[in-house]
Amino acid sequence: MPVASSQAIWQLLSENDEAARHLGVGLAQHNGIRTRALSATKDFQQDEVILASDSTRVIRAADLQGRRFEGCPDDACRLALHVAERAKTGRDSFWTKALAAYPSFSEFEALGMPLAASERALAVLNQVPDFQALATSVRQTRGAMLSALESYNRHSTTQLNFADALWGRLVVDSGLGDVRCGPHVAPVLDWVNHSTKPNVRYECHDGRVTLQALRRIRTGEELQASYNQLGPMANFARYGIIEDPGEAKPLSPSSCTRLQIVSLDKEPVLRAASKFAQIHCGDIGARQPAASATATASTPTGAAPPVPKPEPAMETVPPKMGKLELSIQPLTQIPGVSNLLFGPRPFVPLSPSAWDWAAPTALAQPPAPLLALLPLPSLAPARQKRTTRAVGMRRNKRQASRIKTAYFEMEAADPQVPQDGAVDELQPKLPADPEQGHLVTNHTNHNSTSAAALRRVWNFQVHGTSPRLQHPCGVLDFEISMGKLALLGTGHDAFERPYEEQPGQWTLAVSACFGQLSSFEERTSRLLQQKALRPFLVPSSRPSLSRARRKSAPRSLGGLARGEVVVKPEFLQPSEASGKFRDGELKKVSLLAAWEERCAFSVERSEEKNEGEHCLAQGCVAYCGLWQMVQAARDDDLQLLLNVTDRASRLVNDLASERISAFEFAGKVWPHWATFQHYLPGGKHILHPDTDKGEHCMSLAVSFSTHGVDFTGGEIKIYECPPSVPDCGNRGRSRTHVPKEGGPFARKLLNGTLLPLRAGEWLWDGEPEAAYHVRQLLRPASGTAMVWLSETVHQVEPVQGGHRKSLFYWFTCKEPLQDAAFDWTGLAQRLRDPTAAREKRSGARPPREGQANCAGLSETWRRVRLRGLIGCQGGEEDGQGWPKKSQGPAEVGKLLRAQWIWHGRR
Ligand SMILES: C[S@@+](CC[C@H](N)C(=O)[O-])C[C@H]1O[C@@H](n2cnc3c(N)ncnc32)[C@H](O)[C@@H]1O
Ligand SMILES: O=C(O)CCC(=O)C(=O)O
Ligand SMILES: [Fe+2]
Repeated sequence: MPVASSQAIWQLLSENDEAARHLGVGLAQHNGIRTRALSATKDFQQDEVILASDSTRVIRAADLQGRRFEGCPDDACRLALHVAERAKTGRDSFWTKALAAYPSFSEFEALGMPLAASERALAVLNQVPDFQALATSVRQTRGAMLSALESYNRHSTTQLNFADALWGRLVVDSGLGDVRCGPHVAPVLDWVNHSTKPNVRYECHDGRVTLQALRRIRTGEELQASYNQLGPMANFARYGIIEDPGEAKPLSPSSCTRLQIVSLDKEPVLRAASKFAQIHCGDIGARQPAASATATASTPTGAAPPVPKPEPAMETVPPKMGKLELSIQPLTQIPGVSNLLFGPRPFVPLSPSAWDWAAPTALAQPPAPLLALLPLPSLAPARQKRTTRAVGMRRNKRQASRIKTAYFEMEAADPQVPQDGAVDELQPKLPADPEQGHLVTNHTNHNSTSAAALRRVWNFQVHGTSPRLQHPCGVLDFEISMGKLALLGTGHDAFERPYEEQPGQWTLAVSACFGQLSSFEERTSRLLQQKALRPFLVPSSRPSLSRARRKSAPRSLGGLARGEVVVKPEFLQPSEASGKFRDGELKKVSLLAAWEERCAFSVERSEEKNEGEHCLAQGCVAYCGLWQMVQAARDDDLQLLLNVTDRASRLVNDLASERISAFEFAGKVWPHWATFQHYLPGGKHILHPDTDKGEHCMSLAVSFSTHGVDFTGGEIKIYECPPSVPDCGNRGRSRTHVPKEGGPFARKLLNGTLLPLRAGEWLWDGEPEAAYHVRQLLRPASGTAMVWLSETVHQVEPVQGGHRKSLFYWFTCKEPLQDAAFDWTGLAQRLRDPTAAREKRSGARPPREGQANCAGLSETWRRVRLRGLIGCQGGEEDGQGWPKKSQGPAEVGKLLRAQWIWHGRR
């Protein structure tokens, strides 16, 4: 616990605050959890004010404004990002010290805070009925923080990573701002522990918070407040607190049994959940878990207790194929379905009587064209063999670590109708060799007498399937993604929940429990025949797997496929590669390479991009984002950036095709973001795809330096997916790492080989780098462009010597995500504006913009003319013709600083 840093803050406080002198800080035990606590260092009378908030020492959500917070759905998220931002950039001694006094991320983790739990722990909790909601809510919060962070990083010069943002959220959620009154963060007031028998209470008047004694408190007593009345489960979920059950409903027996097993787990949140069960399970929970009971009983005096065999934490089990059971029945009603949902998010509930799939109104105006839809065979009698396409399985982000189904193929075979009696035969059999991860069935021999509407039997191939949800039916649920069409429904809450996903992510789902396949098929076919949907149905051009096999080579679709790279050697004209841009932009970027001082906001210090202590300390890769490039650019730099962007857009659009499988491809991609990256020795980029942000579909790198001439090392490795993750690199997949301590760890490959893992090693989709095969090694050369699908897993090898420079573009599949920075209207204006050009040449400063002039400026134009922006706000000069830093919002100050340097060094 950060008691030492708490004491520092304490000192700071008590220098200014009389009341703080009467409080002490130390450690207390609550139900086995050791945590920091506040105590009284004098006696307090009932109702006496113990501490009052000082407005300068409170961060209120209401005060947080700015585009960078716009991705946040709520105040807690805004506060979290702001707290993380302050912790990273703060020079202010009070807040720097105060934030350092909150627990660090690993301390939160050690306290068993669910929000800090590992993915593995969440997966375990997700299997415990009473803790499923907790696991879902943690994933939801993290998901929300992740997307808010993405937006934050686009609009802020301070760049935060996910750990920063999550830490901020932990500070906010474990604090009590919203419990006291409106959402805020307040050091010290945030540090009172919880008790169902409190001795203090918070009072909140006019935004000022006081801590008051509920009764007489004696010197040395711990101060304890009652956080809220939400009950033990809610308090555990939010604070990791184990509260006495009181009136609370006991946990279900199945939760209790499952939680006993994890009592020895090294994951604090699992231990805490197990402890929670001990208190909340009555008889079942009161029994000591078998393992620990043995450990205690059999320990001879003086001998070391037997060390429980640690779970092979990182060993993942191949999908539970043994449980796969897919029931296909002839036309019947869908039993047990009480609520069928269909449509874009938010789903439009239809009553069972509306099952004729009348297109709900919500679908009349879909947000984007429907894409790559599965052309199911029609219900008309089909004599000839027809093949449907392979269907890409969309992964649900929150379910990322669980859904493994990748593709399956449906093939219409002989027009036979399965009979009731044939149901068993229709159950796909597991492959003899699970290594292949295939499930193959072939049923063509059913006599058809009735149910004439169904005229085909499908062959299925399921690659690497695992249950999507633990369903009450106990059988496999699986889902078929059909572009943007969704047929969902069980009426079962647990099943529906995962579909509250990304906008536009519609999923068609079926399970033996609710949507028997034939019925599902019929409904789908009928649906697809609706005229209203026709305009949105784009026949898939994915190659059928079986056709591909028959013809021994897949039909060429044009465009890039995952793992392929197109290299264009003379993408830049010689003058661009070595001329102005080099003198202009490159020189500036080189100047930025004097890291700390000059481009402090753009230097990456993560392990992701830096090798070794030295690089981690100073940052060996500078990322100069699009805005920075634009702001610092001279007219000719801008012209060049504009030309290159335009050329890059045309090239990637020529190469884009439906073979993009990470996101839906609507026939066009748009530039979403670009950075100029400068790698010094030790700079690298770990194995990754580029599908993590902004629905990236295509990636393009333009080199401004040559391997073997300007730098050594720094090759780009292009990978193939490992057999266990055939759609690696698709969105929704997760990156984790092997624990830094413990082990040894190993990953069992599908063929049974044990692959040793390094402590701390990154895993993508649960697989270490060694499970990925290198398909190509690219050596960048100046002027060359390289294009690949963003879902292609790649890596930049550590640079050994020299300077590696590349301009990198990410293209998105979604037009609304095109970054405003690529609206070049303002730039084009500036480039055409001879007055500005003259002023530049004569060294005169651009004129200050008046309010009226500013109103008409495009966002890009505003940013380019930063002085104009500040001028618009009527700022004062600092004596050298530049606006005073204190005037603009903080980020403007930072931009200004960056611009100062860039201009100043010319
Ligand atoms: C508002 S903070 C209290 C100050 C906290 N002890 C600290 O060091 O920052 C809430 C956090 O304190 C811990 N905590 C508070 N009351 C607790 C209790 N009764 N039992 C266990 N942990 C408690 C939990 O980790 C919780 O998330
Ligand atoms: O610098 C490069 O060539 C590749 C960079 C990259 O892959 C990335 O930033 O995503
Ligand atoms: Fe990349």
